[in-house]
Amino acid sequence: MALAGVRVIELAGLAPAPFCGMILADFGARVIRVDRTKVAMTVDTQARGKQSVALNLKNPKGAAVLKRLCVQSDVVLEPYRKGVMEKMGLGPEDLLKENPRLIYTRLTGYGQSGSYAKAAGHDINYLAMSGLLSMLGRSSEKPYAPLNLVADFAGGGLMCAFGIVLALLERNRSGQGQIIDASMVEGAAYVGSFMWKSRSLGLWNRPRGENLLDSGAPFYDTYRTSDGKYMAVGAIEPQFYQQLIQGLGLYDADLPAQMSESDWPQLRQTFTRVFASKTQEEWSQVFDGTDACVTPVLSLDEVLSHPHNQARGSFFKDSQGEISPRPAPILSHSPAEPCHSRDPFIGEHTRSVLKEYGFEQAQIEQLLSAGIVECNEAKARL
Ligand SMILES: C[C@H](CCC[C@@H](C)[C@H]1CC[C@H]2[C@@H]3[C@H](O)C[C@@H]4C[C@H](O)CC[C@]4(C)[C@H]3C[C@H](O)[C@]12C)C(=O)SCCNC(=O)CCNC(=O)[C@H](O)C(C)(C)COP(=O)(O)OP(=O)(O)OC[C@H]1O[C@@H](n2cnc3c(N)ncnc32)[C@H](O)[C@@H]1OP(=O)(O)O
Repeated sequence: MALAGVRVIELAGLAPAPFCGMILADFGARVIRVDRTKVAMTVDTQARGKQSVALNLKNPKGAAVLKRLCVQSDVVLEPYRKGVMEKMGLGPEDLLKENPRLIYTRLTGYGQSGSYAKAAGHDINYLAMSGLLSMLGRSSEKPYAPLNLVADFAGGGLMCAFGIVLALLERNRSGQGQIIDASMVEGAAYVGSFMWKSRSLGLWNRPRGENLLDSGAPFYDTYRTSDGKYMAVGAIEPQFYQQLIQGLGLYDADLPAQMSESDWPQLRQTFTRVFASKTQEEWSQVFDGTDACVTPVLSLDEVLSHPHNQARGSFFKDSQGEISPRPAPILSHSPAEPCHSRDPFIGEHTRSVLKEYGFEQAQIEQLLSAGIVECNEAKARL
């Protein structure tokens, strides 16, 4: 796999850093998640392919253990508020001094500088600060965040993984590690570059929810079917729009012009009425094999059995029966191989990882009996 041989130490976080770690693991990196001690259950749902070491970083001996792990690793990924790592003597200066090849990755909401750097926040706050949230929502309604997809995952975890891969590439040339300051505000904004750069086209001249791509246009929206499901319509270009009209059994001559914005509400009413006359399955049969850009809105449980997804193996069931998306994109020579076994228990690999990183048996026992590290091998065997 592309990242085989890359060793990553991921400090346990909420959502974006775990996703970043999972991407790296899916593509072959060895990812060791450092969990807190005295915690029974992890909230990391993005733990695929990782190992877990439970370590009390508040104890200087615990911090020393982490330092030792980082000396022998390529990447450390930390998701804490600015200053937390420095307080424990684990800031970039401390770690890069010991391992100048280390890629020290800081994934935060607001970045390492600026007046918000130390403030708590979540996806919705970062999205708001990026400018993008102001554009998301239906006409005459308040802004809506699309789950926590944009800042946490696209602008956060994914962008951070991209930064790590870039830093690894650069290290091949320079031999040097570096610090990555990944801000979710900036990552989200960057993902949304199109919004800024397409303003000159007039794409966003109308109020929120009344533009071409924000559910303003009736030919770029979802419609309820007679069985309470939905179809997604994205028929923008005239030749595709014609196929939509044809599939709906409508006649162009009876309808207003596609791009007549003042007629969009009336056109939407017509589409709404027609879509409500058949089931999702029936509409899929009408539109499958056409270029009308009409697809069923599938639930998370339905994606696995859709023939297209099935043909490509786009989703898979792991050993626990859980459906997940296959890692993307597909690399022809070195595709990702997502781990199919269950996620690690907290501290399941403490003993084995410490041994592998050169700790003597007696040292490990001392750390265990002092409660600086915890091991949950027994739970894993049950
Ligand atoms: C919208 C998303 C978040 C969604 C996540 C949800 C899915 C989950 C959130 C809460 C979960 C529920 C909850 O836990 C209760 C139940 C628990 C049960 O087990 C399961 C069910 C639950 C209902 C559970 C269900 C779900 O899992 C949840 C609902 C996001 O937007 S995530 C993005 C958040 N933002 C960032 O990541 C930006 C960067 N980080 C920060 O700004 C801050 O970390 C943050 C997130 C604001 C948190 O601030 P906090 O004050 O808590 O922490 P920090 O200031 O960063 O300091 C960390 C302290 O922890 C110490 N520490 C760390 N590791 C160790 C260690 N190994 N040993 C010892 N100590 C450690 C560190 O020293 C810091 O200590 P100090 O504060 O003393 O300096």
